[in-house]
Amino acid sequence: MKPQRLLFNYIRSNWYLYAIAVSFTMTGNVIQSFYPKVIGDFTDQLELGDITRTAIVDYSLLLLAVGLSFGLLAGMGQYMIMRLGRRFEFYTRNRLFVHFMTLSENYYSKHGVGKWLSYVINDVTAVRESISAGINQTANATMLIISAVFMMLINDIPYYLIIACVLPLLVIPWIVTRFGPIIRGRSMKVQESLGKMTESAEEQFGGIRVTKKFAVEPIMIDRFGQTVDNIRDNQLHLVRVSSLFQALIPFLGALSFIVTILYGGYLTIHNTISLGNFVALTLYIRMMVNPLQQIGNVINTMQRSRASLTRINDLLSVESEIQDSLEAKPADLSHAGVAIRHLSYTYPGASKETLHDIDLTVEPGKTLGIIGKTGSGKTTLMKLLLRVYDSPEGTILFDDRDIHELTIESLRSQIAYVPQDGFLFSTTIRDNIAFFRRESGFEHVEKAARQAQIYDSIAAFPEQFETKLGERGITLSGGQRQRTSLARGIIKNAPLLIMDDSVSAVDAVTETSIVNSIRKERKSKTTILIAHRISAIKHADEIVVLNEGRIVQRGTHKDLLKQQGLYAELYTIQEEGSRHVDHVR
Ligand SMILES: Nc1ncnc2c1ncn2[C@@H]1O[C@H](COP(=O)(O)OP(=O)(O)OP(=O)(O)O)[C@@H](O)[C@H]1O
Repeated sequence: MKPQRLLFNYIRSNWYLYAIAVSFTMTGNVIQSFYPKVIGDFTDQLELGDITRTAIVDYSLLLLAVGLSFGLLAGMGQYMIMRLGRRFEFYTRNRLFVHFMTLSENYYSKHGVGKWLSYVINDVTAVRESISAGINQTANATMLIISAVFMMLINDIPYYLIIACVLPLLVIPWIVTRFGPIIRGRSMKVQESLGKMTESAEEQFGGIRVTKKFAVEPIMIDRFGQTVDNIRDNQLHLVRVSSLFQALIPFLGALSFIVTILYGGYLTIHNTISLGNFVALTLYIRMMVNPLQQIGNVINTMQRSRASLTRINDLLSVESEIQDSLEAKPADLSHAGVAIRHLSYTYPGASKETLHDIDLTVEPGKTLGIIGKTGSGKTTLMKLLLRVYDSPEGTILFDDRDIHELTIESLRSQIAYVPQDGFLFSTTIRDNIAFFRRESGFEHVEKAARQAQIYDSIAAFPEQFETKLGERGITLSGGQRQRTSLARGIIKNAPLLIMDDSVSAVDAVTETSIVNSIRKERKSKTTILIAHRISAIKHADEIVVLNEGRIVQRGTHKDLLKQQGLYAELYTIQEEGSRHVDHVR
């Protein structure tokens, strides 16, 4: 795992923009620190009684100039920093999304998706807020404090008076270090519970149809409610401690102010400092309370976002287990056969072997049929062919080249895999079919739809191929969904087509015409057909029967019928089933 330093790298590559922004903010604050001095001088002149109308206008103009310059410079600084923060957010979300694409299926099946959504949404925003507010307010506050102290010193306010007045404020760093870790721990819990809620919401919406059919809404509401309660509890814990923290800082500001009035007032009465200096001192102390509170806020949000940043960096450090080897070369599978040699496979973390000593060959241009009971390892074998999971070296060969010697992109782009429950995107039917090659001509889309026997259904929709699916779109039946997904695989016209139980939801007549049309179209191309129904695979050049991860029978349909075994048993059951159906009809 390569540690990531996302924020550090971002700030480093934009350091000059940050430097310009910070210098704007700081200059603005230096100018702002003249404001108490102007009022102080005005008070002294007022006390001496030599104030004139012109002097009043001059002082007013001076204050206007201070206000305008501060507003302009600090505003520019803030704008630049906010803009940089938004760019960070945009850049990080994009980077996270690109990274999600590289992670393996195994990673998603272990960790779910909701958590990542939460990272993309909540964590990135938390970090953006903290860098924007953090840099802006820190620059504001530090410069204002330094300028204020400097101005007090050069204006003959005694250093001991300044120390006495500022002393209560110096407790702030101590408070911050006491509260920081507590706030960080609690905010991490809040983010985690937000992640769990997103995960739960995603799952519940995904399964809303099942929930409704089983009428278990109250159970689901309760289950979701628990995640929301968890957020509330964690947030209350956080709010309690951060409110106390927020309240302590203004309290210390008020203490400072009391000392200023008492001690400063005493020194003014005894003429140690002028009335103007006393007024300036109170204004400077007042001026310092806000920045100190801002520093507190910044540290608070920084603590909170540190947890988020750590999580994002950790996520970006995760590398996919499935990667191209350094020697990998693009594959050309157009005339390649597939050879599987003594392949045994156990899923990562699983205790039991899923496939055991699989040995088979698919000659180029031939069709292999695979049949077997549910859970016998058929899909697993296909996932290994696609390198969704990694097989042991030397067990899967394409044209005598080990699968690990081929680049993943070239391998997957030359295999069309059609699963049983192909996911359809919320876009048009045309886009779903032309998924692999968006620029495919309409005639190819139509042809694929015809081959998948879905053309007529699509043509019956008012908007035909432009019909939108999913949200705010039309809902397809299970069989229509399956055939649309099949058309998506067919249009790829790949050297190897894998149909993993992909006609299970269509009737036997349609299934036969789909299989026949695919046989005709793919005469010279390799096809692997996986099915539970013998009718779907009986024409294959070779059929293997899988049982509990082992090949228990192999041969042509005719050969297998002659043997006593699972195949003949399945055939009898399925034949009897169809005869029974015919009889009932
Ligand atoms: N990601 C995984 N991690 C661990 N075990 C898995 C994983 N995926 C599948 N399995 C297990 O591997 C075995 C074979 O599953 P597989 O999906 O390959 O069977 P199948 O023959 O395709 O079944 P079906 O006909 O029901 O689709 C099952 O026992 C399943 O629980």
